Amino acid sequence: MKRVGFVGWRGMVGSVLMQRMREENDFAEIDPVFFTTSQAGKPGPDVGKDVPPLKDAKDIDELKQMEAIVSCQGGGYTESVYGKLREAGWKGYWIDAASTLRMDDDATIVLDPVNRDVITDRLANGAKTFVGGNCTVSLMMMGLGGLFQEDLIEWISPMTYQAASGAGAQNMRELLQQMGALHDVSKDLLEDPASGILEIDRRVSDFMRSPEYPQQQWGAPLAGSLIAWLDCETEGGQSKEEWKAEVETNKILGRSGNPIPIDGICVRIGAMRSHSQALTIKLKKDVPLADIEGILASANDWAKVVPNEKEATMRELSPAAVTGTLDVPVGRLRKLTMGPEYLAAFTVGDQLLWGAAEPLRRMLRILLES
Ligand SMILES: NC(=O)C1=CN([C@@H]2O[C@H](COP(=O)(O)OP(=O)(O)OC[C@H]3O[C@@H](n4cnc5c(N)ncnc54)[C@H](OP(=O)(O)O)[C@@H]3O)[C@@H](O)[C@H]2O)C=CC1
Ligand SMILES: N[C@@H](CC(=O)OP(=O)(O)O)C(=O)O
Repeated sequence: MKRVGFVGWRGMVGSVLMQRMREENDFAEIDPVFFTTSQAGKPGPDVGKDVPPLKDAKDIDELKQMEAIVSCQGGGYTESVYGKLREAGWKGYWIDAASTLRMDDDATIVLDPVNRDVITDRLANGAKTFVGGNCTVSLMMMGLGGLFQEDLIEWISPMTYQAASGAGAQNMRELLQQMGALHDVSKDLLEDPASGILEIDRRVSDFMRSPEYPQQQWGAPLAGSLIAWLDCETEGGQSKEEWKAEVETNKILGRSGNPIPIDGICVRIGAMRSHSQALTIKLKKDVPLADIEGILASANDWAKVVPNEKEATMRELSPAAVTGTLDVPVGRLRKLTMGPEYLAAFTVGDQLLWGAAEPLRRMLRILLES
């Protein structure tokens, strides 16, 4: 397989994918063709080799020439193009970051350090559609990979602390604008050592509730506050982000019956691009903590156990420490007072790397090597 089309490569997820592919020299293995919905005819990106001018991402005949297509363009694009392409008889591999096709029977959710066996099996059965998982789900599974592998989990309740990047580039910008505006409004008081903290707090709080606070993208204050709802509502009162945890995890694991229950509350916080989650895990049996640490650390090359100590936690278990790396630290590991089967854990991961681009890059690699 040589001819690989890329759609959405200049967006946020797509740019991270391009960066990782350049770092890993992936372009040496393929003849890449770059598509766009808005810049057809312009020169393609610099990937270390000649590439043709950008092609129209809505042109089914051009797309049909590809042996594989990687899309980071978003769900709207997938909805408008994927069906037409298949109806036109295209039999190539479709690799997608958007959630649109994830739960389709024909689609496999890819996270190969966790479900390489499922991917191999699906490929052997002729599967052609591979979709990256929801970022929170993928990051939780990378961190807890060992416990899934050993089938030690009875249920999980994740409470998430999700970064701005999950909502897109404009939202990241607005988070910073909110931060700047909060500083601007309190600057004179902050510079005066004699000013009272309650006065500063009152001014900031009044400002956050005022129409001057920038919140066009978020619809609510995020900097200095949080938003306890992500994505749309579902009938049962779950947010759609919360709904994804159980259905996607079990699909990734290839479990058709007897799903592992996974449910919690998803919250947006003012981090830039790394998601965190606090996990309450009910184990199937009482496993000693040292064994759990060993199982987690040895499951894959990226899960890193952080000792449950204050200094190590502050240094290693935060979005500030993790962003831009492929590491998925897991810490705050301890048995909860509810009993020896109840485990607490806290994990952090870059939402644009393992949460979005990296599983797609690795799926392409698997195809190239198979
Ligand atoms: N953001 C995330 O964390 C995650 C996103 N996803 C999926 O990936 C999809 C894409 O997300 P994301 O990367 O955030 O989307 P972006 O909004 O950053 O990019 C999407 C497209 O917008 C077009 N675009 C228009 N103006 C610009 C500009 N100034 N700079 C760059 N691109 C521009 C580009 O298409 P064109 O060249 O055709 O104009 C680009 O491919 C999501 O819809 C979602 O389905 C999945 C997991 C996580
Ligand atoms: N919903 C995620 C980002 C995302 O794109 O998720 P999904 O790929 O499941 O639509 C967030 O806001 O953090």
